[in-house]
Amino acid sequence: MTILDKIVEQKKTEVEAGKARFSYTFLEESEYFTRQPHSLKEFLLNPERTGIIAEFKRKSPSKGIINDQVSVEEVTKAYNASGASAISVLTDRNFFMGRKLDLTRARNANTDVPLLRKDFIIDEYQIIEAKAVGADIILLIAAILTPEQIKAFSALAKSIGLSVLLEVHNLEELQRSMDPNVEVIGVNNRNLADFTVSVETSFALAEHIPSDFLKISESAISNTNVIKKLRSAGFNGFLIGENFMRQEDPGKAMAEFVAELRGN
Ligand SMILES: O=C(O)c1ccccc1NCC(=O)[C@H](O)[C@H](O)COP(=O)(O)O
Repeated sequence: MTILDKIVEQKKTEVEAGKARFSYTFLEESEYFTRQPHSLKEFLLNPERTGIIAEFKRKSPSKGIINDQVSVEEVTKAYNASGASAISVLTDRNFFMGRKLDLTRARNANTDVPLLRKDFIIDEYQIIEAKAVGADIILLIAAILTPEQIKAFSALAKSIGLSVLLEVHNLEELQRSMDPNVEVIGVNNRNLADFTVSVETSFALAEHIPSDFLKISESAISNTNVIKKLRSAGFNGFLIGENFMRQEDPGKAMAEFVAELRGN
């Protein structure tokens, strides 16, 4: 059983517990449910932003504790001030030490930037929940979903105004998952089954992603030269977690990274 299998098993239990505790009606009555979500595509194409999707991640299965000493409000505000095109907040508790409340706290601290609910979505309930806690974007991971689920989940997300980041790791996942309700495709450089990382995964898949999708490169991005090369290969966005979160002050780490990227 891979770590991804274990995460999915845990999610099934978590989703059933969530449904028993909070009904769809309860979620739809959340104060965040009526807000108009920000569009990931618009923010990625805004030249005043950096293309960076900066991630708030305390812990991961591959690295253990990364940083559990920082405040979600302070870090996400600093990411936003440095020009993040979106902010990713892990909401998985068991494997990443995240909480749905982290996303809501990030939302209250930042009204003017899209927030990605970074979790393992296997059920429509989690999409409604994402909007109810203040998210603008959901992640759909092709490795754990059928093409039918991707179609249904992306249609539901679109119907309630949420953007979808569809994540793939290889050509087979890409070819079976592309859907017209998806505007942005992320190539994860981390193999979620065995944790190996290689940015070459992004370069290899870039040419296979049709030009009507925006492209994001995800994971293991730790220097500005890689971003420049990824931009040349057609990538519009770059999801960065550990490189910032590993530092005592992740917001300052992003500010320094962006200054270098902009050539200051
Ligand atoms: O990060 C992990 O160990 C991991 C394990 C199993 C499933 C997902 C996992 N990570 C999710 C991500 O892909 C990253 O959090 C994200 O792309 C940022 O990556 P990084 O910049 O390398 O922290």
